[in-house]
Amino acid sequence: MSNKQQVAVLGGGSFGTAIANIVAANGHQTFLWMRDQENAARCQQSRENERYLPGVRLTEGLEVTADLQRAAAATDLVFVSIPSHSFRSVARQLRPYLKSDAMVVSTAKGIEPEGFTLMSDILLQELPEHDIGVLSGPNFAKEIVAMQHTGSVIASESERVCHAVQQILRSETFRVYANTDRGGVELGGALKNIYAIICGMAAAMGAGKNTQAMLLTRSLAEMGRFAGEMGANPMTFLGLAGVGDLILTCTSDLSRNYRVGYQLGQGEPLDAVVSGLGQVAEGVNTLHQVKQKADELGVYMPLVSGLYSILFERRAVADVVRELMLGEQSNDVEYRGA
Ligand SMILES: NC(=O)C1=CN([C@@H]2O[C@H](COP(=O)(O)OP(=O)(O)OC[C@H]3O[C@@H](n4cnc5c(N)ncnc54)[C@H](OP(=O)(O)O)[C@@H]3O)[C@@H](O)[C@H]2O)C=CC1
Ligand SMILES: O=C(CO)COP(=O)(O)O
Repeated sequence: MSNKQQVAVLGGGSFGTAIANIVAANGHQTFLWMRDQENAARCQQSRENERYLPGVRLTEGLEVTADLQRAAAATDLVFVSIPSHSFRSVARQLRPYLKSDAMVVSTAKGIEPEGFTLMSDILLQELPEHDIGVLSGPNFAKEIVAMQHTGSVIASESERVCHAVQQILRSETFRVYANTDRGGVELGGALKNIYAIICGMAAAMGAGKNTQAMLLTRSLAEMGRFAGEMGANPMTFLGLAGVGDLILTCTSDLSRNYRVGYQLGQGEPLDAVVSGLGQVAEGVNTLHQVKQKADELGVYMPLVSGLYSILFERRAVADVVRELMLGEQSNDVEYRGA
């Protein structure tokens, strides 16, 4: 692989813009594709993505375009930063333009409802001849562009993908670790959004640090249990894409999912909270999908069930909390390693 690559980032939201800015700052020829021609022209001209990352200057050399063919045609690596609800349709649009050895990496943290499909599995289905991967970790877009020191994970069975992503993104403020457990890394990123809603809700209701610590720890246990049933390596949850992203998202109001929970905890109705956000919060849909899958597989997920019953079955928070606290006594650590 030569030093300088051609890279496309699909999705002009906050995360796509942040990733494109890093890649361009590393001197790679970089395209940021967004669907709306007018927005693309405005961003390209003003050198700012005013709607999603206001006040952040786009790196010189980064080309913003609404022309997918132009963005993708000669590209070595494509990052797909499209929310899960539209991920497949964009992957499908991309297919005719990719050169045969192009690699494709998802950065989305959600699950497609049909068949409980992970984004990287959508890539395998839609782009079967390409090497694929997943980028995930404790990575607020706003902090990345503010040059906060950040760690992330590239997960792929392909060494070529891991190596390329590590080389293309590495900088003094952005460090990428590799993992072969693609499913585990991807589930970590999707599942933590559910627990961020719970933690935001608890914070709004005055929860103290004891409660926060218990919630975080039991969330991690629940995530690992579910992911283990899905074939992931529970040890992945001790890494950046597991406990790392869980801590980040569950403790900060920079998280949209945490903010959704916080507003719910203040008594606002779910529909109003979600429509007022103006950005994607994947956790609400993920909750539906994980609850259904956990029921199907018989996985014990009391926090997921509790949140689901509050949001969709109109159960009172106090009743759910009481039930969780007085439930059958159980053990602290259930996973004891290989
Ligand atoms: N923001 C963050 O800090 C992080 C986000 N992520 C994940 O990255 C993914 C993207 O999130 P993020 O960038 O924050 O989302 P945003 O809500 O900031 O932006 C979503 C972007 O996707 C575009 N989009 C939506 N549907 C389509 C479509 N059908 N075709 C083309 N473009 C479309 C929107 O375009 P338009 O404006 O035209 O509607 C918008 O540019 C999510 O899964 C999220 O969980 C991961 C790590 C960190
Ligand atoms: O995934 C994220 C940080 O790692 C962003 O979280 P939100 O989608 O909740 O804002």
